[in-house]
Amino acid sequence: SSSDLSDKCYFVPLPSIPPSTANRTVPWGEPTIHYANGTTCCSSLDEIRENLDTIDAQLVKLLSTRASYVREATRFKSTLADVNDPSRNQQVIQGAVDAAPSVHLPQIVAEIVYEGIINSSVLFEECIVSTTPISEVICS
Ligand SMILES: C=C(O[C@@H]1C=C(C(=O)O)C=C[C@H]1O)C(=O)O
Repeated sequence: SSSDLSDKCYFVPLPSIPPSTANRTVPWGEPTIHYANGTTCCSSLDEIRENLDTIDAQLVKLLSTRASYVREATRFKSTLADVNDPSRNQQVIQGAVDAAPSVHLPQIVAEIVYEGIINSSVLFEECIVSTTPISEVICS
């Protein structure tokens, strides 16, 4: 049912959309982004992608700052086995999932993005803690 799909996509009710026929007339529905100045977005896929590019540039900067602290964490780990902390990983992922509804972030996005952030961070730390010469190159 559509409520099952809503659960999967968002974990909260979504506005109703046209039936998933193969040929919806586009753009269907009304713009869903409302700016404070009373205007709305978006009226083209290009306009949407410009906004996504701006946000992605911000995310990359934030990920870089996060990675610098992840690198720092290795200074407090003496062996490769100390790097991965599954209970802390779960705490971080659950924290993101729990915070998601309050900022209207779909919980499935929070969960999967955070799994990716944690998995890549653990690999990055393992790369740093490994003492092979190549790690000098590929962890930087
Ligand atoms: C950064 C750490 O190392 C790993 C990476 C984590 C992260 O990216 O948040 C969390 C736990 C560890 O698996 C840490 O121990 O806090």
